[in-house]
Amino acid sequence: MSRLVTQDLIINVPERRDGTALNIAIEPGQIWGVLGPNGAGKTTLLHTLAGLNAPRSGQVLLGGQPLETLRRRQIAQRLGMVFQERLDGFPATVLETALIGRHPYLSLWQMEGADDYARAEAALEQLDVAHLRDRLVSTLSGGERQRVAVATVLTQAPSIWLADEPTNHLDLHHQSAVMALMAQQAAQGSAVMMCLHDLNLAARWCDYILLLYPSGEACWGPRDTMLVPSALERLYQQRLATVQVNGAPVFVPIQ
Ligand SMILES: Nc1ncnc2c1ncn2[C@@H]1O[C@H](COP(=O)(O)OP(=O)(O)OP(=O)(O)O)[C@@H](O)[C@H]1O
Repeated sequence: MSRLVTQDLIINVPERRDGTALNIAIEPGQIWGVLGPNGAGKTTLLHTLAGLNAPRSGQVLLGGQPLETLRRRQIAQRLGMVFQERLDGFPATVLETALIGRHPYLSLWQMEGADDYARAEAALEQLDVAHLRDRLVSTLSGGERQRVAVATVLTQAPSIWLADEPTNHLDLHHQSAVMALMAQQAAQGSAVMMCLHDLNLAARWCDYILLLYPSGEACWGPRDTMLVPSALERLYQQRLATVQVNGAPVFVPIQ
């Protein structure tokens, strides 16, 4: 199992001053939530952790090795990313899309084998999209497409999950199912970091929270020390009421 560590990391948000250098360690078994208003740099952070964006300064270590010293394929065998936006490059079915999750493990012209198909089909089943396996992804609804994206990363079986708003487009039942899947992955030893707009999902499912401010300022720590109403009101510039439901805080925006 891998850990993901940042050392004095400054993400490169254009035209923003450096802000807080990030020194965090995302350990196997942990679930991290990244919270912040629109434009705070959450996606930029996840892309930097995945090696898709270069940091402005500092570095990211995957399993103790700087990301820039690893080949893309080595990274993809350990780290999977659920993107916020996806562009359909060429027409592909749901099953073909899930099988892309196996590509980091196949050589250039190697065809997927029975084990690869079994993993993809099990992932589609778990995300409740197996009945759509032969449909073109371009014909799916937003929520169905989101579940296929999560199923593709599940097929990839990474030990580090980076998920950019993984509950985007999902109805309440499937939001819970995807968060339960993240918890299951963490319980099996993966490390999970996800950007969330829903404070209540963060309060219910995340162990650690990173608050990212539009200024580049950031703070992080165990959930209960971070999800403090005054800090969240400053983060979102929004008044909040807090109630307790089933032992977890529920935050409601108020006028
Ligand atoms: N290529 C680019 N050129 C200029 N500005 C960019 C570019 N990419 C991102 N930005 C800016 O960087 C800032 C951070 O963007 P980012 O997508 O990381 O924010 P976010 O916190 O994920 O926002 P959201 O909650 O809206 O998804 C935004 O102000 C965005 O406009």
